[in-house]
Amino acid sequence: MTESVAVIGAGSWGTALAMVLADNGHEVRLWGHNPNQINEINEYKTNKKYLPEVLLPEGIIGFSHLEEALEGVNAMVLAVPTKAIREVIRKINSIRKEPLTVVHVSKGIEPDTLLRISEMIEQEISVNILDSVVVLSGPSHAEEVSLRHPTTVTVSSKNMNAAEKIQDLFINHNFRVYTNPDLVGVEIGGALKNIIALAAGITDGLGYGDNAKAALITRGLAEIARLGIKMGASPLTFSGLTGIGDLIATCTSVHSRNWRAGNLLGKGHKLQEVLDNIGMVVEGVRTTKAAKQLAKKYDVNMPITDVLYDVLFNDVNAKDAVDLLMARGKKNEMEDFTNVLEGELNLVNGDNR
Ligand SMILES: NC(=O)C1=CN([C@@H]2O[C@H](COP(=O)(O)OP(=O)(O)OC[C@H]3O[C@@H](n4cnc5c(N)ncnc54)[C@H](OP(=O)(O)O)[C@@H]3O)[C@@H](O)[C@H]2O)C=CC1
Ligand SMILES: O=C(CO)COP(=O)(O)O
Repeated sequence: MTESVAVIGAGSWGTALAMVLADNGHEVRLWGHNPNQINEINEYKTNKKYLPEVLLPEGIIGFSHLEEALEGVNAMVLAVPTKAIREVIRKINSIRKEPLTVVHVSKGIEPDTLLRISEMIEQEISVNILDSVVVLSGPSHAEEVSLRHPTTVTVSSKNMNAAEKIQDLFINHNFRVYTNPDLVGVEIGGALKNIIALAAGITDGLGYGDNAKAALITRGLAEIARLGIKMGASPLTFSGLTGIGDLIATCTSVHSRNWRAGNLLGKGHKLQEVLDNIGMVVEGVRTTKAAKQLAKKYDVNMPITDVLYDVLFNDVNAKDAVDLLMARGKKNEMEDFTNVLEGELNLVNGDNR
C-alpha cells in the first residue's frame, strides 16, 4: 500500500531515505529549512550540496513550510542532527494535531540529559500527537543508499507492530530492513560507533595501518557493549547490524563524516577547522561528551572514549593519545566484559551485591 510520508531534514540521510521511499511508490514530502535548497530539489531534482551525484525520483516533492509537509501524513522520518531534534519537535508540536508515527534515523546521545534519541522525542513531543517512535539504524552511508547499492538496516521500537509497519514502508530489493526489539542496544550501537569511527580516522591520519584499525573496532565494540549492557541492552545486538555492522561501515569508509573528521585530526588539524571543512554533521564529537558522562554514571571502563575526549576537548595531541592507550597496565582481554556480564547475571539471579 502506498502512503504519504514526510521526511524532515533535507541533508544527506533524509534525502537518501526519501529516495528509498519514493522508489517504493510512496508520496514523499521532503522538508528542509532552506528555501533555496527546496527550490533546487523541486526545479532541478537535485540536492547538490549533500548528494552531488544523484538525480531525485519524481515521487519526492520538496517543502519549506512544515505545516504543508505534515498535512495528512501518518508517518514522518526525522532526519536532522541530534542537536536539532528538540527545536524541530517543538515546531511540529505547534502545527500538528493528529497522532503520527515518528521514525528517527539520527545517531547520537544528548549530553547532560544522557537521553537516547527516542527518549528525547518522547520527552519533547506533545502526547496527543505521538503514535509511536521507531528507530531505523545500521550500516548505511547515504552516498551508497542513493546509488541504490545493497544496504541492510534494522528497525526497533517499544511498539514492534509500528516497527514492522516501518519495515514494510522501507524494504525493497536494494534496501533490506530487519527488526530487533532491543531498542536500547540499537540506539546505543548507532550512537557510539561514531566515537570509534573518529578514533579510527585519527589512527589512519597518523599513518598507522590495519592492525590499529582492527584493534579499535574490536576494543571499541567491547566498550560500547559494556556500556550498552549496563544500560539494559541485549549483548547479542552488538554482534548485529547496529553493532559490529555499523562499526565496520563507519570505521572503514571515506564516506563517513566521523572517519573523515578523525583523519584530519590525525593529520594535525584543529577541531573547529575540521568541522568547518566537513560541512555536515559529525555526531561523534557531541556523543563523546555524552559517552564520557555515561561511563561515569554507569561505572564502565571506556578507555578509547576517554582518550578521544582529551584529544577533542583538552588539546591532547593525537599521537600522545594513542601512546597513552597502548601504555596502560596489562589486562585480560575479557576482564571488563565478564565483570559486566557477571553483574547482569547476578541481577537476574536476585544478587544485588
Ligand atoms: N549521512 C549518512 O549517511 C547517515 C546519517 N545518519 C544520521 O542522520 C542524522 C542526520 O545526518 P545527515 O543527514 O548525515 O546530516 P547532514 O549534515 O547531511 O544534514 C543535516 C540536515 O539537517 C538540517 N538541519 C540542521 N539543523 C537544523 C535545524 N535546527 N532545523 C532544521 N533543519 C536542520 C541541515 O540543514 P542545513 O543544510 O541548513 O545545515 C541539513 O539539511 C545524523 O544523526 C546522522 O548520524 C544515519 C545514517 C546514515
Ligand atoms: O551512520 C552512518 C553510516 O551507517 C554515517 O556515518 P557518518 O555520520 O560518520 O557519515
